[in-house]
Amino acid sequence: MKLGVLCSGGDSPGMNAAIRGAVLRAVDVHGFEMIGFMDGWRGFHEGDWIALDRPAVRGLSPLGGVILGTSRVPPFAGRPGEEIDLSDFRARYDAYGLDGFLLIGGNGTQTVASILSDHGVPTIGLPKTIDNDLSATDYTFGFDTAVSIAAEAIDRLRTTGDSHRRCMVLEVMGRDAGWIALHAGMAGGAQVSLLPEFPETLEQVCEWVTSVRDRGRSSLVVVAEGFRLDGAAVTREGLDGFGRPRLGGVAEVLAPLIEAETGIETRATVLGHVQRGGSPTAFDRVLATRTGIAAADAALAESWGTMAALQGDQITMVPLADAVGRLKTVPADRYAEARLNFG
Ligand SMILES: Nc1ncnc2c1ncn2[C@@H]1O[C@H](COP(=O)(O)OP(=O)(O)OP(=O)(O)O)[C@@H](O)[C@H]1O
Ligand SMILES: O=P(O)(O)OC[C@H]1O[C@](O)(CO)[C@@H](O)[C@@H]1O
Ligand SMILES: [Mg+2]
Repeated sequence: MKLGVLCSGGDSPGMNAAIRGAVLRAVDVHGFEMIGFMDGWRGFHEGDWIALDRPAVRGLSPLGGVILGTSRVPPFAGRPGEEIDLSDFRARYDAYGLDGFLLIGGNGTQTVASILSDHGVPTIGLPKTIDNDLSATDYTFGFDTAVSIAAEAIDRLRTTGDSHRRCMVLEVMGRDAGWIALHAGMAGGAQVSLLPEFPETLEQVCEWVTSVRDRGRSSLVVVAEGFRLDGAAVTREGLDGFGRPRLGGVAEVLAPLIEAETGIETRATVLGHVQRGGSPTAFDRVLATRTGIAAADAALAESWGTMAALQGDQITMVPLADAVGRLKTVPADRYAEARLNFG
């Protein structure tokens, strides 16, 4: 069997470990051939690929980023929901002599995996995203690393904020789901965590910040980039590779408003892509490796149209259809649990 692997969407710490896990199992144990396409679908379209064997994946587990590169280049023409013509795609697929795809990516990539699978292209999904917003899986690799980095940032902002009796606002990633803000905020003891799913008013945020000051402390406010202050998300100029508005900058909007409203000196920090960089945590390395192994085993079993999901402590192959179409956002009870201690 010959498998093609590629990464699509933003990178996520653990992608290298997932490729290594898949190669060690598929090539070394099952005797498959594997090739990796460079920069996502660009490599597939342009014939840019490398052979993946044991030497090619040596020492990859602790390595951040991804050796194959990743991109938001579309797999085929046509916007979501439109009728698609896969004839060119199929011709390429056949020319490579592939028997199946392993697609490493988030919600968008798994949607593509599902579409391909529905059109008879044998495909298996490996879920990744630091946002942890994919349905049908408990955690995606990259999330734990991002939370650890964000929690460390909170710890560091806390000491300088306390020294100056300032309110510190930290912006973390999270386009539609606030998992990073929720977990990092809880780990770092933030006084307020603001998530895309649960709009709050400026008045409420300032009430929390003031009550913290009134008991002699300085506030640490974590805000997800997709948080909707008084109903609207803050966007930057331009669009991302998928034509969506680029998010980011809500902390820089929020901080002066808090300062003006409360009279407390306030500073903003946007953590940005630091959250996606560097070596994955041990948890993410293990999750990614097991995801790769499970995907290779699923290819052997020809369980196409499935995704390697973490459910409890087991990696389970679930139908791709269960994973896509609906984001896994933070449920109201998880937010309520944290919100009771805000301020
Ligand atoms: N419904 C769709 N139809 C066709 N192509 C799609 C669809 N959804 C996503 N894609 C393609 O897949 C790429 C990857 O999707 P996306 O940019 O959402 O990343 P992702 O896999 O969700 O990872 P991230 O966590 O970074 O968002 C898109 O840039 C686009 O080219
Ligand atoms: O790398 P880019 O294109 O700036 O993407 C940033 C986006 O990717 C993610 O990290 C993962 O989806 C989001 O949290 C964020 O909005
Ligand atoms: Mg996406």
